[in-house]
Amino acid sequence: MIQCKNLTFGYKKQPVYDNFNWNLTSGSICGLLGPNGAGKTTLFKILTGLMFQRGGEVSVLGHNPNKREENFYKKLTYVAEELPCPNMSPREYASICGPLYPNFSIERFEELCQSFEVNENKDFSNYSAGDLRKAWLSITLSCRTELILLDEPSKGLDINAQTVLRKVLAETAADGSTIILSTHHVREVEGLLDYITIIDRGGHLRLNAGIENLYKEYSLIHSLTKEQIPTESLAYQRRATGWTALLKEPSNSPQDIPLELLFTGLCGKKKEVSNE
Ligand SMILES: Nc1ncnc2c1ncn2[C@@H]1O[C@H](COP(=O)(O)OP(=O)(O)OP(=O)(O)O)[C@@H](O)[C@H]1O
Repeated sequence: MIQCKNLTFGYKKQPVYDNFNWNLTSGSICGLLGPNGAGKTTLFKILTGLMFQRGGEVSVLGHNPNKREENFYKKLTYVAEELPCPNMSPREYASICGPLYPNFSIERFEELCQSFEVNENKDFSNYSAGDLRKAWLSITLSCRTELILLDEPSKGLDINAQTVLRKVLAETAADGSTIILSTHHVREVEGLLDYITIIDRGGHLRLNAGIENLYKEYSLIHSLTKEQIPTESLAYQRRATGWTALLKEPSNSPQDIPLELLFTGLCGKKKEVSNE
């Protein structure tokens, strides 16, 4: 679905990717996780053909994004972190641009606006930041493209809207789209993802795996006292029953590895996961 081979990219004085290799072959909701400045937005811009890499090859749905082919853009939609405000309402925008996508459904658009409780007839410029994101998410998800890229989709959403977002993303994936969403708020996507890519600062790929396979490389030990936490553990967290530690060792049987422990273990500056 997506291949980056020796991808190299940098802004003027800021290298971001240096021979970055990434393959995404499966997954219906993939989390692109990484700390601030790791390069998630930059990667989305390269994958969508908005920016060109300096070196290496990128393939998305069998297309070279640099070619910006019409057929490519029928298969892909993208909600950027920074959202535009065209001079019209989301309904007008959806009526004009939606039909460019073969699977667009105006009924689904209306349903999504209802789920998010957003009025689709207001001018874009009159929305609050959260409602603006809900409007763009409703437009984008109703296009039902093969691939949907969402940069920080929960940014500015209140708790209720975050719950709705999780529900509609699961529905969209069940309907056949592959979704890649970026975030550094790992707790918000726990339980939603079936694939996870973690990129650290400097564009280093720390993990690229299906959630169901994590236990083959990582394991947890529970109910420890603080003194019992093994020194080789990657991260640890206080739980009601004592401390839980994450180890880079295969588990004997399937285990649910909490994303926050994994994220801290692979990218954190400290090993302890805060419960705040
Ligand atoms: N237009 C730009 N000009 C120069 N440097 C930039 C520009 N955009 C991003 N950068 C730098 O490139 C690096 C990667 O930025 P990017 O926005 O891709 O990271 P990110 O993982 O999306 O971060 P965040 O989680 O904060 O959104 C950062 O060091 C950032 O400062």
